[in-house]
Amino acid sequence: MITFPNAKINLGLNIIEKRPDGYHNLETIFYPINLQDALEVTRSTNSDKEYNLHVSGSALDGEPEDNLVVKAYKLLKEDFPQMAAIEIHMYKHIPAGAGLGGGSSDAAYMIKLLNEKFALNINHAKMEEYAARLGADCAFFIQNKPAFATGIGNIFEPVDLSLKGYHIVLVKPDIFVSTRDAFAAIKPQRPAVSLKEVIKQPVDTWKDNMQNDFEDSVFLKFPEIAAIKDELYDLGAVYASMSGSGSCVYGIFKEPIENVEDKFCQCFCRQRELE
Ligand SMILES: C[C@@](CO)(OP(=O)(O)O)[C@H](O)COP(=O)(O)OP(=O)(O)OC[C@H]1O[C@@H](n2ccc(N)nc2=O)[C@H](O)[C@@H]1O
Ligand SMILES: Nc1ncnc2c1ncn2[C@@H]1O[C@H](COP(=O)(O)OP(=O)(O)O)[C@@H](O)[C@H]1O
Repeated sequence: MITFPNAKINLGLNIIEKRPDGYHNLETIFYPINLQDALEVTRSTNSDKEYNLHVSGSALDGEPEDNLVVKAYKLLKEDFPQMAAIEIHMYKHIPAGAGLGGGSSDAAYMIKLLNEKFALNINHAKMEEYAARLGADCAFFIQNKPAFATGIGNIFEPVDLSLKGYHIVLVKPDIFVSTRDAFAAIKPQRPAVSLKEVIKQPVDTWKDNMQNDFEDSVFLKFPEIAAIKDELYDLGAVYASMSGSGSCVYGIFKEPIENVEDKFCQCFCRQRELE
């Protein structure tokens, strides 16, 4: 059985307050985009091991045990020991550490895939509970629909928003931004206008009303990331922003951009029509 975990972007990201546990409450809109990994699970013919992980595509750091798909399998195995030994084949296309939620999506799709393959009969709410135990934003990918997220990015409310027909350009330079450091550099503040209101307005008004609070400090440290955002606006983006804590920057366009991958040839760059 094969499935295709997709990425997300953040439309606006407001860091609201620091919590006593050190984490931050935030507000953002998560929007799914059609940039995908591939994830296949087959039954193992040799069941000496509970699982084997085979990763191809872009390289991932860490041991198989660190991979979120393995963590998802182990989590479900605690409650569903009847699951047989498996081979996991993963093709990584979504860049890691980009703010595109690739690892979180793999984890959520693994839960959905195992549920179906082994007929575990887990409902959506329960799958969201499992996903949330693997990472704050993982549960978003169970429903995978545009959502207003609050809390630490783990409480979701569906929003009526479609960017169908727009084109998105994603550019990720080879720069690592530490999420922890990015949070530490921010002075939390509640925005004057809620993102829920901003996204009801036309996309070409977003530029003046919606921002990612990580940008100021990340752009100061890495001017190359700021330059990518400027370039996307120069190419005619109606809205451009860094996603999550970076380092991927996206631009939303009314028309496709010709040869855009050549323009950003030093970076991971992909263009998609939004659905
Ligand atoms: C800010 C978002 C928004 O989408 O960024 P991206 O991951 O998409 O870039 C996410 O919520 C990020 O979640 P995630 O990437 O899972 O962060 P974690 O690994 O859980 O946390 C890394 C570190 O960031 C800080 N942290 C994280 C989330 C949060 N709401 N408040 C925090 O202060 C903590 O110091 C934590 O130790
Ligand atoms: N299947 C996976 N895909 C990508 N990253 C993974 C995966 N499993 C674990 N990770 C770890 O999660 C982190 C990146 O998470 P990811 O969700 O891709 O990025 P981001 O938090 O920037 O959106 C990396 O530290 C990576 O080592």
